[in-house]
Amino acid sequence: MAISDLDWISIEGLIIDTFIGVYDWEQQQTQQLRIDVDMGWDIQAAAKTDDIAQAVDYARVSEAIVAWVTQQPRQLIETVAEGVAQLVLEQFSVSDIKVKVSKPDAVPAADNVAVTIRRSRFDSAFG
Ligand SMILES: Nc1nc2c(c(=O)[nH]1)N=C([C@H](O)[C@@H](O)CO)CN2
Repeated sequence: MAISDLDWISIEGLIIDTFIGVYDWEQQQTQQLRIDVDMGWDIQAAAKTDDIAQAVDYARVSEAIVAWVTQQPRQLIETVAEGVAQLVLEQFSVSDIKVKVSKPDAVPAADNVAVTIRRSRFDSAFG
């Protein structure tokens, strides 16, 4: 299916406090990350059956992301974005994913800093 034909399930503004950053002080105190995820998934079977088993359960995905992000300190928001993408592709069988990881308090003069990636299970090791 072409990416433009996909349906999308989104998790927007998932706030996670975790140890993140390249400086020593950032490994001593947690900071806030905001994660936005768009998952490519054909929703027609779920809509037709009204059955959560046919859907991507956004509550379970959110729990898995929080658990993975808080499981150990990391330095770069790039590492978080790639890890979240691979986790969701591997555990939830979605075909495509877009992940944005924001660190809103990182640069005081900026509203936000973020990385955004798009990955497909067809070009990942888990395909
Ligand atoms: N491309 C990136 N640049 C920077 C990162 C990052 O994760 N990716 N992180 C930092 C520091 O941890 C910064 O957030 C401290 O304010 C600097 N640059």
